[in-house]
Amino acid sequence: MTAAPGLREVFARFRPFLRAERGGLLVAAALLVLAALADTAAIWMFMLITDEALAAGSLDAFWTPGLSWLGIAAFGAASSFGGTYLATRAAERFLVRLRAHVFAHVQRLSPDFFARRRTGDLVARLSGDVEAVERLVASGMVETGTALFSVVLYAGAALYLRWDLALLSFALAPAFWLVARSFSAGMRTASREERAGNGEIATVVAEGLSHVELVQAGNQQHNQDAKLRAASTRWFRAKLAEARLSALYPPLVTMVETVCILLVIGVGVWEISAERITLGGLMAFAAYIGYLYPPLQDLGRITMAVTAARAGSERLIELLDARPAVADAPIGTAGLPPSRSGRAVEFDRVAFRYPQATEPALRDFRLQVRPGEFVLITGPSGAGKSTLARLLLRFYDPEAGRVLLDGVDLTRLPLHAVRDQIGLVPQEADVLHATVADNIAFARPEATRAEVVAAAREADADEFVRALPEGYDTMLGERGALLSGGQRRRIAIARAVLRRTPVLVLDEPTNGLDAASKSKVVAPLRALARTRTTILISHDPELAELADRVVVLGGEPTSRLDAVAAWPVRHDVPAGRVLSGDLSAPVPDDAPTVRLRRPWPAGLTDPLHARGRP
Ligand SMILES: Nc1ncnc2c1ncn2[C@@H]1O[C@H](COP(=O)(O)OP(=O)(O)OP(=O)(O)O)[C@@H](O)[C@H]1O
Repeated sequence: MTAAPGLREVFARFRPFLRAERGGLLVAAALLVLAALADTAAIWMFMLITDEALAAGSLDAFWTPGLSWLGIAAFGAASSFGGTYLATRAAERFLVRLRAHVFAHVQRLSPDFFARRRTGDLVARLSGDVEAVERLVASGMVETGTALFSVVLYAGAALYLRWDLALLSFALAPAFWLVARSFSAGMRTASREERAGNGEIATVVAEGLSHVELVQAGNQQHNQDAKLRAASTRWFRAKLAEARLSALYPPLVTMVETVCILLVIGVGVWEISAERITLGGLMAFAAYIGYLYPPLQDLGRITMAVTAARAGSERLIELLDARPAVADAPIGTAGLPPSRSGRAVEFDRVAFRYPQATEPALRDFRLQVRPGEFVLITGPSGAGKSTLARLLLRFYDPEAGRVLLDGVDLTRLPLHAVRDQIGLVPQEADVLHATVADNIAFARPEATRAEVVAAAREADADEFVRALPEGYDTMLGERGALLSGGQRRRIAIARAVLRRTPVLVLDEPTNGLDAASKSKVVAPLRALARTRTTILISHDPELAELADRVVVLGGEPTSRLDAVAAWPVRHDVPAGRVLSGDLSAPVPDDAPTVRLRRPWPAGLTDPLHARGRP
């Protein structure tokens, strides 16, 4: 593990989130200072009452300092309340702002980042670690400032009363510092462990809950229990280490404190006998020294809290340092003019390798899809079909080459404009814990009920949705437990339809469905494809009849050629033209060519003809 960031780095990193709270924090600090001043004045009144009223037995001498004390106490209480409230408000607002920022940042990272992370750990970072940073940067700062001021104030008052006695008691002050210092290294290790253990627990729980069927079907409950026990044991040990240090610290400090007070009283008794100090003076002096210890203790405790918080900020900074795989175009960059009939999609000599992958997923890939065309992309598993969809949505940028929409390089368009153009039905049809209507309207929450129903009709989902207990208002569980696989896909298609994007990308929409469910998913695609460019990724040869063109994406040349040769013959493709996605490779003489349902679009190079084939 890398060294925890220095305090300076942590503050520099998170100070911007505090900027808006500066006013509130300053007022809070001023009020807390006033509260400390009121305490100092109250002790002074106590001294006056002791010496002038108590020692002299004079009731007359009691009223003025007595009433002043009451006024000062009320003022101090109000200041303390206001200061604490404002400081807490500022700290919590900082927390809300920071969490929103981290979440927004994480949401912009590429899917690859999440493929390598554990959701539970990310959740822990967004909750516990954000709070740890708040304790360090916001409340920690106010507490430190107030504690420091109180120390100076009470020490000043003690010095003013009797400088020699005060210096004697201060001689023991470094002992507090030594105690705090000796604890902080142990605290740092324990806190790191505790934060990591916390992330591990969240991970095990999140994974267990989201894969409950897998766990139960494989009888793996005991293994999951064991994982949680192991994570909990790690966390428990770290927490105990933290608790030991936290519990040992106050008694040690109390011991140092007791030695100090006894020293003061011992010397004080001698001073009184020599009439160099009054009883009231000695009691006030002892009170100042007594008041000095809590803020000193606070400072020690804050040192430990700061150490603990650094472990959290380390994990948060790591998260914030992760960069999105794609950079958005500058603000103000124009999008594309509206389109009614779909957009042209082009992959121009695209090469792409996933971060940290050794082999490229695509090499010199070329494909032109004209507006309104329906292209089926097929090919062996791992050939890079889904990668095409990810590049088109700009989850990643190609290493070489360009992806274009209506001839415009995606990198020259604002990211949101690119994604506004493309409706994606992913392989795993996500269903959210929400009503059917909200699930369909996820990407267009402002859609009216009529629009939602119309989209569901187009996706052939309306009938089964109406049959659900509460129709469109039926709550779906997070994983859509109420729905069959085919129904989930149709909800996902309705979601894409509702967006009315000029390009629709469907990734394996019929995967794992039986013939009846499949026909239900396929039926709406025919109509949908009429008004937009449709890219259908599938292993399913039956879908070929829907398409204007079939593109076979190959891995190695042999498998590509095998696929090109075998696929249409074996599956008796009724229409469309089979060609290789990798157009730079030579096209074999015996590559099957089938009749196009529509003539080859004017203005587009027919790659087979371009290579001199009939
Ligand atoms: N996040 C990733 N990191 C590294 N490599 C990846 C990642 N995602 C995919 N790959 C690799 O990239 C290649 C292409 O993957 P892709 O998902 O595009 O294949 P596919 O043709 O859609 O396969 P399938 O038909 O099985 O869905 C594969 O070799 C895969 O292992």
